[in-house]
Amino acid sequence: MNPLNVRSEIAPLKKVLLHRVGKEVENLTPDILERLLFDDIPYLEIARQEHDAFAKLLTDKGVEVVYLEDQIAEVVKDRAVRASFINQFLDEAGLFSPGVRAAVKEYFSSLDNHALINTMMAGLRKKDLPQIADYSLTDMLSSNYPFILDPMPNLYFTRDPFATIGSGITLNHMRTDVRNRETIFAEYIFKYHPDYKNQEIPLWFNKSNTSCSIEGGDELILNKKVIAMGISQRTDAAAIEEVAKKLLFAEEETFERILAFKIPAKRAFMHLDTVFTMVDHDKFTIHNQIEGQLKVFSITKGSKNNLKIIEEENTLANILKKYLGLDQISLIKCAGGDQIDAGREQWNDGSNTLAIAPGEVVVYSRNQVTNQLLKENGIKVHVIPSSELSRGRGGPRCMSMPLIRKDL
Ligand SMILES: NC(=O)NCCC[C@H](N)C(=O)O
Repeated sequence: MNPLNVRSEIAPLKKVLLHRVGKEVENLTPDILERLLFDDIPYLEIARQEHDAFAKLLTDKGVEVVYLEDQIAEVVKDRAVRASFINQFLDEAGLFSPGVRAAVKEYFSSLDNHALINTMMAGLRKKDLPQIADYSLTDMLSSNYPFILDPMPNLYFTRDPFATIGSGITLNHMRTDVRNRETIFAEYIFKYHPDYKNQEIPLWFNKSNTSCSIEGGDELILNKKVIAMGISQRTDAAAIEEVAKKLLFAEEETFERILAFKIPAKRAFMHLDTVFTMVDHDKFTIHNQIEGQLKVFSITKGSKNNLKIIEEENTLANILKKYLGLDQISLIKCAGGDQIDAGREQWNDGSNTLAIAPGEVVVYSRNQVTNQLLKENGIKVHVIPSSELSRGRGGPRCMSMPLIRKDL
């Protein structure tokens, strides 16, 4: 069986990748919050309880939950792979000072595989390696910055560093250096994990060959033929063209069209899935502030190896009806479009739902106005606690990467 299969946003979810929030969030301080893309510091103990509730809900619904940290710990059991993984990780962390690098490697060699991965994710404080000052004058004079390796607090948003499309993935180049190291985990898992290593997973986008950016929150699979992608604060139009050139021409794939949605490039709307998700065959959540400003481009195969790109001159509802073959669709506005409630609930990911089956979604408890509206629209709503997880600015869709969904 194919180890990856995602051809829908809403088809019954079978297998999903999560990361249980870890010590990385305890390495956040006010000085580095903004650069690390957080707006506040989650309380780890509660964040973990909330995350465990999310995972339990999924397993209770029959979804196989696998954890990023376990998958990569399995990969680094091979000593040669472990060594090359550590080298690439340190390169991408910009750790080139020979003395410090040697000390970090020595420290890493004393850790078992799970401890190694947890440390890489959590970040390494200077005071964890007191002997470093002995190595060189440069190292001794380095700044007061407290970390040798920055924490990676965004890892629990497994949606973004790679994204499953069909039986392949986009291995993403993230907009910020802060999140770019996250993609190394996916790179090694799909190359070396026993579930994937003999499978030749197609890469619809490869971060190594390009400088343009794309993040998984901008990749939505509307059905087996149509994909929606956000041109956003995080994803470049050029990256979408790169995906289109591979995916639409792949003989073994079903996809025929990419609808590129140009959304405003601002933090609150960082990815398309913060303002628009699919909740049923004919129902979507939307934040009303994007509707008026939205431009939609349709990308299909053109002649020879070229793409055909046209700007759609219609409302979003009509564009979706046309390409999804529907007579009617509902756009369910975040908090009904009320200026204050919608502003607050979109900020806390009210539009960011994870569908686990058609018409059945996981949402954050705090977005009560939107959740009520979803119910009134006939959607089955599974609520998870959300006081701490939401401080990272991502919701249930951002916190999950589907690996297998049933075909509809
Ligand atoms: N798909 C998503 O919208 N993911 C949420 C990512 C939040 C994270 N703090 C970030 O700014 O990248």
